[in-house]
Amino acid sequence: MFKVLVSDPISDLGIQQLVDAEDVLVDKKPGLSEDELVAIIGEYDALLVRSQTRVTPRIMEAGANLKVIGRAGVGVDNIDLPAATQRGIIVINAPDGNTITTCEHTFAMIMAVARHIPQAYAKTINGQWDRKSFLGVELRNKVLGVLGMGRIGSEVAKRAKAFGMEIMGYDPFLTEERAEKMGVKLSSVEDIVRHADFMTVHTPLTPETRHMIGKAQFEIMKPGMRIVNCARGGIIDELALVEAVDQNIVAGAAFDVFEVEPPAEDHPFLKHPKIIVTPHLGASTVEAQENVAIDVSEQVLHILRNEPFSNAVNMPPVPTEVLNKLQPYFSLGEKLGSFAAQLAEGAVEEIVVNYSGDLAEVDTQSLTRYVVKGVLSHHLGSEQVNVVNSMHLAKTRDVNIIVQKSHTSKGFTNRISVSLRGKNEERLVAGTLLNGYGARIVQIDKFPVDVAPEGNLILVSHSDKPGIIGRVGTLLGGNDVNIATMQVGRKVVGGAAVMVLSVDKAVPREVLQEIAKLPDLNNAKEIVLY
Ligand SMILES: NC(=O)C1=CN([C@@H]2O[C@H](COP(=O)(O)OP(=O)(O)OC[C@H]3O[C@@H](n4cnc5c(N)ncnc54)[C@H](O)[C@@H]3O)[C@@H](O)[C@H]2O)C=CC1
Ligand SMILES: O=C(O)CCC(=O)C(=O)O
Repeated sequence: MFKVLVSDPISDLGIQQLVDAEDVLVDKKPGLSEDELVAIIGEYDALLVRSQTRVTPRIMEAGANLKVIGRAGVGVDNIDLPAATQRGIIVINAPDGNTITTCEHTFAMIMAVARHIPQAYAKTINGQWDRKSFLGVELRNKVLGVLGMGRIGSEVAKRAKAFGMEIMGYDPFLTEERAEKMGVKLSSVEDIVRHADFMTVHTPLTPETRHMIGKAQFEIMKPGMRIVNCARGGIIDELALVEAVDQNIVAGAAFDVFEVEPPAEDHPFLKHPKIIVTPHLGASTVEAQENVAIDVSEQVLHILRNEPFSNAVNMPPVPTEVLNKLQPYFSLGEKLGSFAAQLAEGAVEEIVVNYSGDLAEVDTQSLTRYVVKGVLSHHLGSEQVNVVNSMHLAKTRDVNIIVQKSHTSKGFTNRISVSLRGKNEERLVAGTLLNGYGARIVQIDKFPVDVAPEGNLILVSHSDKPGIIGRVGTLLGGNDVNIATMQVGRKVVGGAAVMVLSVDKAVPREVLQEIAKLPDLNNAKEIVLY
């Protein structure tokens, strides 16, 4: 008999199939503290949570029988994924069940902020018949900027069209063809900030999306913008937003999520007359809660019964014989994917992975999953993408994956190259495992290099002229950035070249911008590899 613990309020109807299963016993105990969970988790095979329970390494350590943690929802930021992976506990989520509900909440927020509904309601029930203070705006003919055109963002765009809005969309995986099909104008973040009347964010919170709308964006923002965040707190810089509202750059904002939840009593949003809030209600409908509970219960049953399952967000076990051959390459493959994703500027349409030398003889399917994981994680967030779902996620985003094998490996015993093709560019990174030296990056675009793929790297494209290395070094030194190693790659003397510097800490954006402005330099980019 399998024992399942449900530790958050999860729809009864949604978990009915678990309750009805003859080989499963379900205990519902919402609201337990970490200590209480640690005390009882040892007897359970599965744990079902929503977003309240924080599933910590302590809980997993105590969960000696725990095989699966099911999250009835999308974001798994309340579950310690590395700890689960380390313990071989499968974590699954329900990515589709609350899409429409969250999209509809976003629309409720857009309408509420356009027409001041919460503020007007508060005054009216206080006995004030105030018809002057709440002049709103129509949605018709307004421009809506959607940052993050995944499941929820795409549904928001669809509905906005019905309101007669024009839609500008940005997503690293949004190609011109897909945008055109959806009737969305493919735009950059800057275009949206400068031209939209309303803006809504639907990305995960990743190092890249954290504060993607901050002081710099508010400075160039179209005055009168209205902003909605029903995704994750922290995508929009909260303090910079308050400043922008007070300076009349932003006419109103609606937030369902906060950088810290619940927000502190003195959080500046809470008493601000132009900012409306809800307590993370995006997914809170009867239908969504049923859907996510049904989806997650179904997969938990499959996992407990050792049947094929879907929606795993962490690492599955890899068969030993495959593991032995390929394990040394997994980390290199993922880093090459991540490096290439950080190099590419536009939407990625195709990932071409070429295995050569020793690797041409091996079944590299599981390795390709790591490469694709590396590419996608950069944009989708490492907590959402894993080797189980990376190929599927690529497919749902129309990213084509081509695997090639060749026996010639440019002098290396093994070589992996990853090319990312988009509409107007192709970027390539290649690497190898050198016996006794570990992983190395051996080619960036057309340039041969020899770089360890780890930590903070700066990639500088420049002309091969005297003095450049010195100028870059002086600038970094002046900004207290220590250079650990440096490599220059060029094809011909005096031609185009790349310089790869590994540095001891993250480089501030302003410093990269200063480097890019140096004479004979074309571009400077930070690449971070963990
Ligand atoms: N308020 C709530 O209760 C709920 C919040 N959410 C949150 O909403 C967000 C979106 O969820 P889904 O649409 O289901 O996820 P999704 O994974 O389908 O879409 C996210 C999209 O963001 C894009 N993205 C990543 N980095 C980006 C960047 N720098 N700029 C622009 N786009 C970027 C990705 O390419 C992807 O297409 C997630 O953070 C999720 O946790 C989801 C459900 C309920
Ligand atoms: O369970 C909830 O209400 C939170 C939903 C959410 O934020 C998600 O699914 O990412």
